[in-house]
Amino acid sequence: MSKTAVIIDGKAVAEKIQGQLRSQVEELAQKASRPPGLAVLMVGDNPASAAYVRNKERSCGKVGIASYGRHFPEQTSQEELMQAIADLNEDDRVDGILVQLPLPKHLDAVAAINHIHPDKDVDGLHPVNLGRLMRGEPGLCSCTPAGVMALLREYGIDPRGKQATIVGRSILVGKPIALMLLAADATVTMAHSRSPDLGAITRNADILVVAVGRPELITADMVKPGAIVIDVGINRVTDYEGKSRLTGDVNYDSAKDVAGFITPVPGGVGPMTVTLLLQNTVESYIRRLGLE
Ligand SMILES: NC(=O)C1=CN([C@@H]2O[C@H](COP(=O)(O)OP(=O)(O)OC[C@H]3O[C@@H](n4cnc5c(N)ncnc54)[C@H](OP(=O)(O)O)[C@@H]3O)[C@@H](O)[C@H]2O)C=CC1
Ligand SMILES: Nc1nc(=O)c2c([nH]1)NC[C@@H]1CN(c3ccc(C(=O)N[C@@H](CCC(=O)O)C(=O)O)cc3)C=[N+]21
Repeated sequence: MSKTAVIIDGKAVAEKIQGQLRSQVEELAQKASRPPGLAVLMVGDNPASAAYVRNKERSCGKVGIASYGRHFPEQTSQEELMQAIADLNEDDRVDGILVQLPLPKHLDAVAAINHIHPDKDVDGLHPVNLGRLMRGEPGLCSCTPAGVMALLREYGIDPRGKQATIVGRSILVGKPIALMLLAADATVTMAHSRSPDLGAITRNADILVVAVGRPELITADMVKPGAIVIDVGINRVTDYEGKSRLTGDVNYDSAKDVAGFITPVPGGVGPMTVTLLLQNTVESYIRRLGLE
């Protein structure tokens, strides 16, 4: 008889942290001249991005963060985008700036991110913040990786001494998660599209983090019994009835009977990403207004 994994309820943890942020913001508002402010810049009409941006703005409203988002048409030039970032860098009401990725092909995302003031870079993607993460210095951390660490902490999972394997090596997710798990004393392995025999690598993992973007790439036979499985992937797929649904990078239905802990999609890592964005914005607000 197989035992089912503990389901890591990211939605519940996210709601709990958002509740705490809301009280914190309410309290701080009494000694501050203004609420915290976040600006999400979106270019073009990618429907998935539009949905995330709406979700972020709704969550801001719930915790008392003001939104100064701007939506640009697809044909926006690099100069216009850079000018908008420069304006937000100077805008005292704004504590956090995020450029929603991916940008349309004609735009240079790296140049845009590098233009954000590091102290307002609530996505943690500016080279200064990535450098701080690398060196173990305090700074703004990328939201999804920080959200994964917060989930592990909430479930009493200490990475120390554990074998942690991350599949995917992007700057947004895979690499910063590896650095955070390393800082938490895990033994870290990274796999990617050039790793032969992925299953042999993932089967060693006590903590398996998957951030690839391939629906159900990881099957039950690739999971070590009792492992902690964190599925970062979000893929929109159409099932055999023609209905659209979200699925992760892990075959959840089979992996849950092998794993010790597992995150569902939706309701796992996604809600934590948004929550850590709000947390980073509040942190930046506190630092910028000297409210500590
Ligand atoms: N839950 C959340 O909050 C978030 C979810 N996401 C989701 O996470 C997923 C990953 O996002 P992101 O990191 O930005 O994606 P990227 O496309 O930037 O990176 C994907 C990584 O997966 C690797 N890869 C691709 N195919 C394979 C394969 N067959 N086997 C092993 N590795 C492979 C790539 O390897 P290589 O480097 O060799 O090309 C690359 O390192 C997506 O589904 C995205 O939607 C992203 C951000 C937040
Ligand atoms: N600069 C930048 N920073 C990002 O952090 C960033 C980005 N660009 N581009 C796209 C990815 C993706 N991403 C998600 C955010 C929230 C959910 C989320 O809330 N998901 C919910 C539900 C989603 C739904 O139902 O549609 C869930 O998984 O339960 C998912 C994915 C942030 N990203």
